[in-house]
Amino acid sequence: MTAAIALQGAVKRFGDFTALAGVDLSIERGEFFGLLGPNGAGKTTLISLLAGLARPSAGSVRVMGFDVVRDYRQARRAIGVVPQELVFDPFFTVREILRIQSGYFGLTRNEAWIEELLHGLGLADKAEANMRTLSGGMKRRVLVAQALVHRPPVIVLDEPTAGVDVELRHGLWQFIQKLNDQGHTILLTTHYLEEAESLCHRIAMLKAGRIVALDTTERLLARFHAHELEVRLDRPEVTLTLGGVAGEDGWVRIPFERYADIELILRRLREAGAEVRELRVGEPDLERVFVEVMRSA
Ligand SMILES: Nc1ncnc2c1ncn2[C@@H]1O[C@H](COP(=O)(O)OP(=O)(O)OP(=O)(O)O)[C@@H](O)[C@H]1O
Repeated sequence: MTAAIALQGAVKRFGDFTALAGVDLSIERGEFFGLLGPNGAGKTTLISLLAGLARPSAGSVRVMGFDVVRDYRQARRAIGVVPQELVFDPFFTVREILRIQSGYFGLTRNEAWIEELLHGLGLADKAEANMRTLSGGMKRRVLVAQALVHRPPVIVLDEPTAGVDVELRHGLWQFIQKLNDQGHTILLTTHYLEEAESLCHRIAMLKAGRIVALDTTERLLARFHAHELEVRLDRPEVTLTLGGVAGEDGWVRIPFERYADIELILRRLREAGAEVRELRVGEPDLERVFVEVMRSA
């Protein structure tokens, strides 16, 4: 089956500057995929290529098999992008915005789906409100509804939860998760790594326009010593020989790969004459993996 998203040698240059330096990436239909990277890594540039807002300088970019340049219209219909920035015409109501957006796609009888979007995103009682009267979080919900108005099989969310409160985030993820369960492919960029960790099955990490890690979330967590044994000792200095890092909080963190290694670490501490005062196991954490990947790439 054709991939939902396929980039081959995708390059994007702005003058002398290379924002994407040859990206190969294939995202299957139905995946919940995370695209991570520090500021300026090229995430938004990659999304702009997918959405047909910018043209690749070299290589190819396809959405549901449609080339974003050659088959622009079909590719555009196959994707819904929730942009990072909140830009609206302030004089329209929420419902008008969604009707106008439907019109762009030639959809004249879209009321039932618009109604479902309004309800699903908690916007029903704001349907007739002017955009300028909505809070930032509410505006963001409208952006999501707008991206979904033509029921695209591929949904791209560019930092959708920046500046959004916990309750709304929760509701938004429930809604997106439901769409994913129904078969929609989701591509998410976020700086909230715990969000990516809990939602995304597979993750790509971008640095300076290149993919520097690409794997299932599970394998990324397992690969980079993501576990840590955290101990408080009477003599913290002894753990340094075990690769421990002393934090300012008095805890020393010792990385390990398998739970069976804990026994070995404790034996070494005992042999070194250090007494364990407190102990806890740090769970695998995507943030640590991210820092490690970015440092070594
Ligand atoms: N139109 C443009 N002209 C020149 N440079 C650009 C343009 N668009 C993006 N860039 C540059 O390309 C690089 C990648 O930007 P991009 O917005 O894709 O990063 P990002 O990974 O989305 O970052 P963030 O996490 O901050 O959103 C940046 O250095 C940016 O300054």
